[in-house]
Amino acid sequence: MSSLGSKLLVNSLRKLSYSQARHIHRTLPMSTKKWNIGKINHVAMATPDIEKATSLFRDVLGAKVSEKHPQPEHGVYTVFVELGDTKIELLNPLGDKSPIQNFLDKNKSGGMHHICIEVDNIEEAMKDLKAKKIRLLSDEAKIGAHGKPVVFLHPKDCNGVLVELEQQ
Ligand SMILES: C[C@@H](C(=O)O)C(=O)SCCNC(=O)CCNC(=O)[C@H](O)C(C)(C)COP(=O)(O)OP(=O)(O)OC[C@H]1O[C@@H](n2cnc3c(N)ncnc32)[C@H](O)[C@@H]1OP(=O)(O)O
Ligand SMILES: [Co+2]
Repeated sequence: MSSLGSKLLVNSLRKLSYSQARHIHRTLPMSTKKWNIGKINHVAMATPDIEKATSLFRDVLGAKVSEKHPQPEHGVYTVFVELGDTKIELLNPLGDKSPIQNFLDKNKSGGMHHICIEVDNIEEAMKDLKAKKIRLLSDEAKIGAHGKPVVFLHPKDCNGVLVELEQQ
C-alpha cells in the first residue's frame, strides 16, 4: 500500500494512537482468517467391482479393510482401506442416479475419483471458496461416510481433480 493509502487507513482509525492503528493494520489479515486446510483424509477410487477391488487390498496387498457400507445420501457404496493415518475409499454406484456412474461409464476399469482434504471450519471454507468463484457441488454440506459434514468442489476449478472437503 502507498504511504498515502496507509495514512488514510490509519486516519480512519481515529480513536487509536498512530502506533496502535499501524499495528492493527499490519496484523489484520492474520486475525481475519476463518478456516484452515488440513491433511488428506482419503483418496477415493471408483470401481465397477467393489468385491474384487476390496480383495486386491485385503488379500493381495494385506491391508485392513472395512465392511461394505451403503451411503444412500451419496449414491455410493463405500469400503475403506486403512493405511496408517490415511485411507483409500473404494466406491461403487448405489441406485440409478449415482454421481459416479458417468465416471465409470467413461473409465470402464475404474480409476482415481477424488481426494478428500480435512478443514477445520467447513461453513467458513464454503463461504470463502464461493466468493473466490470455486464451484461447490451442493448448496449445503452433507454428512459423509465418517459422520462429519462434507462438500465437493468442481474438478474443473481444482486442476481437473474432484476435491472433497471434510470437517474435522
Ligand atoms: C461418501 C462420501 C465420503 O467420502 O464421505 C463420498 O466420497 S461420496 C463420492 C461420490 N459423490 C460425488 O462424487 C459428489 C460430487 N460429484 C458430482 O457432483 C459429480 O460426480 C460431478 C463431479 C459434477 C461430475 O458429474 P458428471 O460425471 O455427471 O458430469 P460430467 O460427466 O458432465 O462431468 C463434467 C466434467 O467433469 C469431469 N469429471 C467428472 N467426474 C470427475 C472426477 N471424478 N474427476 C475429475 N474430473 C471429473 C468430466 O470428465 C467432465 O469433463 P469433460 O467435460 O472435460 O469431459
Ligand atoms: Co470421499
